[in-house]
Amino acid sequence: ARPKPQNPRKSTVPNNSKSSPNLKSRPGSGRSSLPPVYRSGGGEATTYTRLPPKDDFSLDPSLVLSPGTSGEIKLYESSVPALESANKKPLIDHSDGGIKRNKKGWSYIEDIDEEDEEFSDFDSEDDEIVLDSGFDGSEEGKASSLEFEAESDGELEGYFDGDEEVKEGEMKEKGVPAVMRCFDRAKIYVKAGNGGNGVVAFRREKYVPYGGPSGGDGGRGGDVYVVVDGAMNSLLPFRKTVHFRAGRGGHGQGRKQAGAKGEDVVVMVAPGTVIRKAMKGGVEGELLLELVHPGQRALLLPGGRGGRGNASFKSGTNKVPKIAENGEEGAEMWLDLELKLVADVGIVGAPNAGKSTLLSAISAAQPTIANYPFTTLLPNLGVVSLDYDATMVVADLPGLLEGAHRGFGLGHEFLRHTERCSVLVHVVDGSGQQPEYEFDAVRLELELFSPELAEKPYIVVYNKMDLPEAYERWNLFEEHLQACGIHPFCISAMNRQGTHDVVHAAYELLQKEREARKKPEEWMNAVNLNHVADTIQKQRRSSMNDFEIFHDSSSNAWHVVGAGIQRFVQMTNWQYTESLRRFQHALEACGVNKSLIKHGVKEGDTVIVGEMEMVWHDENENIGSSSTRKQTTGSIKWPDLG
Ligand SMILES: Nc1nc2c(ncn2[C@@H]2O[C@H](COP(=O)(O)OP(=O)(O)OP(=O)(O)O)[C@@H](O)[C@H]2O)c(=O)[nH]1
Ligand SMILES: [Mg+2]
Repeated sequence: ARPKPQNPRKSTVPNNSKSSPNLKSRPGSGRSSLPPVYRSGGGEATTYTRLPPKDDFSLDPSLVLSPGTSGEIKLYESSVPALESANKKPLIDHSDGGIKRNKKGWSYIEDIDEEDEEFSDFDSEDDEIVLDSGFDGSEEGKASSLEFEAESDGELEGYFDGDEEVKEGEMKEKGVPAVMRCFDRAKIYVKAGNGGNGVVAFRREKYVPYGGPSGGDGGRGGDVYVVVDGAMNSLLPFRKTVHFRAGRGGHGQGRKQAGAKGEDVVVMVAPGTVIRKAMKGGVEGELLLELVHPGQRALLLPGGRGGRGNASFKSGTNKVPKIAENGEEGAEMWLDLELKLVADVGIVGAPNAGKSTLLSAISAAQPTIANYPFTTLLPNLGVVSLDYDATMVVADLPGLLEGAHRGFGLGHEFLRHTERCSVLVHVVDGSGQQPEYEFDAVRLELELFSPELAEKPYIVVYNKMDLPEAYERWNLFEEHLQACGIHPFCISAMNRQGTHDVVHAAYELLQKEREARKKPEEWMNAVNLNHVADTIQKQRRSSMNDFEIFHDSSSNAWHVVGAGIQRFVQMTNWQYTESLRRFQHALEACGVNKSLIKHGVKEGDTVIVGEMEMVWHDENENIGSSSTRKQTTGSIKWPDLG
């Protein structure tokens, strides 16, 4: 039972009696140090190696399995050009839609290339700080205060670059300023800490000749939390910081000392943030969390369990176990964050209608007011108090143009924010050429964007009554609306005339809505915020007997897929020969071998479990084996240590 030099793709040792897959290597493919070749005491052919992450090898199975190429995928080689180009991205000043981009940071936008990101996860760690309380003493303490890596070329997905196909005849949409694109959307990567490894150690003490096994367990990896920070009102901070990694658990040590728990990482989000799994292939990811109330705290990803040290493997039959486990890998995920305002009342209307002026008249908010369209890019919030305990949050939203539902003007950007408002205040510019036409056009936009929005109760406010042209057209406008059963208000937001009535009318509508909605809100509070982590934990505890077998006839590869068994592979530390025996036993016991035979596996076929690739060897009839082969049907489950 000792390491041998690597001997790729050859199982030189004649197989013993067991019908079992034997392991072959795929040199150069490992992202961590490759376990060398081992030979078990029983003489089973044994060359181990780890595969690159599934995504990588599934890209090109021919590379992996065709004999001519010797199945090499050198991750570091393939990723070099990608990384280089990523690093060489020019960080120059140039403007985009009026917003200056600068070197320092957050207004620099590039499309994220997820592939690059993932490569850089393990290939270029230079510019990142990862919490790691692992073995490496030099790292300890250093990183403790720096939780997140500073993303030097903070990239973000250009969600609304306006480069969608524009049909002929249609006006090409102008790019939306970067600030708008990113204040309410973000794409981030979260990873829980890996568990620390268990170790093999034996007690050594004077006068204790046979000190027992004393290798301690690894510590748990750090968790990833999401916390609602009431002081945040945008997702802009995520332009700088995209990766959030919790610390890895400390490795176990001698004298049964367990490793320390990895440091947690906390992702702060603004109230009203909706978290989804990242979009894939244009399809919106699964909704994970809606975080509304400041102070809400959700455990998103639980850290990996620490691997057991050899002290934990001691049993009646094996008093000197030379085996320890790797720590379990922490879960990882790409997430799409979206901020939806939690305003009660949204002020909508065409650009330059006086929405911001109205907000500043009725609340203490001081939004920018200017005589040109699209002054407001980000919604402004103001608290309007009518009375001691009667308040409402009012949002002044960016202007709405005809065609907004197709992305004209600030388009969808704006409309999304209205989704959470209970009541809308529709401001019409009385000084415009045809106020009633403007009113109809904006209403139509709302309806086209979402019928749900159009159904929200609203009041209509005719603004700029202090101007003669507006004053003149008021009667016509009022008649036009009354014909549709709407009773508009007329105000001069600038002079604060008539705004009082508007506030009261809006509040009344809001009260009605609040009453009607009471129940759903209670329901929201009852939602288990930790359900994502719970699901992950549940998967982790899934039985090893739950697996499926897929056959890829082109490469003659058998994929054994199952959370339990894959986790087993991941946590197996192939450094120790006993690990191999344990693994073979596990395959036998949980029925993988049997089921492979049933499906017709043949000599020389490839069997893939998790990151492990093996070669199947048929039972050698000459060696009497039937007696030694157990027909186990029992289930192997992970002990519930987590
Ligand atoms: N005379 C007069 N001017 C007004 C009134 N309300 C707003 N304005 C002017 O109209 C212009 C636009 O006002 P804003 O409040 O910035 O309009 P807005 O609807 O927020 O515009 P965007 O944010 O660009 O969509 C400014 O020059 C205001 O001074 C009013 O009641 N009377
Ligand atoms: Mg404005």
